[in-house]
Amino acid sequence: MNHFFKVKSLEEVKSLIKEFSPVGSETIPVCDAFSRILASDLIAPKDMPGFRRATMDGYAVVSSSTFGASESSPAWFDIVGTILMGEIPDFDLAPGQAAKISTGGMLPKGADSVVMVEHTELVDDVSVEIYKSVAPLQHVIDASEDFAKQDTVLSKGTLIRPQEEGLAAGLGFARIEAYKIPRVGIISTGDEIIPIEEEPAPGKIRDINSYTLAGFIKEARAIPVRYGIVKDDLVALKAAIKKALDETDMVLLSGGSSVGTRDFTIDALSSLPDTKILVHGMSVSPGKPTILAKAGKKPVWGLPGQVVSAMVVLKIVVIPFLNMLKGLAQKDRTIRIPAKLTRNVSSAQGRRDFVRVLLEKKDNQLLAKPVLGKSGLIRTMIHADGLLEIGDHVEGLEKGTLVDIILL
Ligand SMILES: Nc1nc2c(c(=O)[nH]1)N[C@H]1C(S)=C(S)[C@@H](COP(=O)(O)OP(=O)(O)OC[C@H]3O[C@@H](n4cnc5c(N)ncnc54)[C@H](O)[C@@H]3O)O[C@H]1N2
Ligand code: MOO
Repeated sequence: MNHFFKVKSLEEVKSLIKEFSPVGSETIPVCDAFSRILASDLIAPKDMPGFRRATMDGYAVVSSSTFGASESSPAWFDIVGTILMGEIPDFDLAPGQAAKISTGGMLPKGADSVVMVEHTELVDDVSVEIYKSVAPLQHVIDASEDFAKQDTVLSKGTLIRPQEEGLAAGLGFARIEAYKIPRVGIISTGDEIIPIEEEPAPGKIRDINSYTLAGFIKEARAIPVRYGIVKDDLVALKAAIKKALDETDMVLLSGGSSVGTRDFTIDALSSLPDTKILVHGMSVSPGKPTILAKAGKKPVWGLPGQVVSAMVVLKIVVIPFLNMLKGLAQKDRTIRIPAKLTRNVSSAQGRRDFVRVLLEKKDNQLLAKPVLGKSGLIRTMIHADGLLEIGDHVEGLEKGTLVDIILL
């Protein structure tokens, strides 16, 4: 049965993210936390660093005793001790007294700043001259300056970069709660598609989409699971989708998403139990014949077969859904950089266009050169560094326009 497209805008499709929920969570060692998503808030159990700490080598002092000190009129201080690294000083400091301290050392009680050794001159073993005044807390990190006890230092949904991993480690969290890494099933469809190991007979082509889609899924730090190639056969397609749904958190099909007599994706999905078609057609080019279904609680995508269209739809629409499944609070992490368009580009009203562009630097200016060619030509993606998004109500863009490019 053929169903004609009832196109939805890109925003309407993206708004369907709310139909789905993140995968479950698990406890993992903090050393494996890089690139994972935090599944519960991280609360500081103590102040960080927890003590007043020198950031320069020199002398711990009471800052008010240094006021007015200068090259011509140095202030005189009594040296009352040396602070050992990692030890609590066993003396307090009064105005007019100084203690030798190294970077990272703990200031004694009473001291509120450190004078750099370069701004001092040792008079003898017990006295030092100071040539520069210091302000309160100068050259020190205070006890709760990084984070205070009970602060929410990282919120649920945060992407753990090296700095977040370091913070969790610094606070003593040996294990953290992270969302599981979603598994994404990938199925290529079409009687003309053959495995890459085979020599294509006339009319056949090797499977490209399984590889490009898996690459983008890996780039998004999820796990691709390839289910190979399925012929244009309703029964075989249904079986493959069911298996992928049992074993993964989201399924991607490519090919057969249009309205031709051999396009079975919509029929296969419609006949699955507990499955609702949410999208069949999107006002995006390339990528119009996109399908989104909700099978049980899981998203299933029917991506256009054309190699470029499948990649563009994955990058623009599927990745924000994947980010939600991953538990990421910030679903859209698309990086855009400004560049100047090198030629006029036309676009249809009522449709969101994504134009492949090559980026080139000339006279300190980044130029965006449209890469022309059909959506079945993978070379247009090979030569492209980014995508230029043209709004639904824009008829085209003129040469010289400053545009934002989505990096590929
Ligand atoms: N009457 C209409 N026909 C088409 C429309 C339309 O609006 N009305 N839209 C066109 C657009 S746009 C696209 S894109 C394609 C998408 O169609 P399908 O998703 O059904 O994809 P197929 O027909 O199966 O394949 C299209 C093309 O891509 C090749 N392909 C498929 N899978 C792979 C793969 N894994 N690796 C490499 N290449 C693949 C396939 O051989 C075809 O050449 O529909 C238009 N038609
Ligand atoms: O819009 Mo179709 O998705 O290539 O060319």
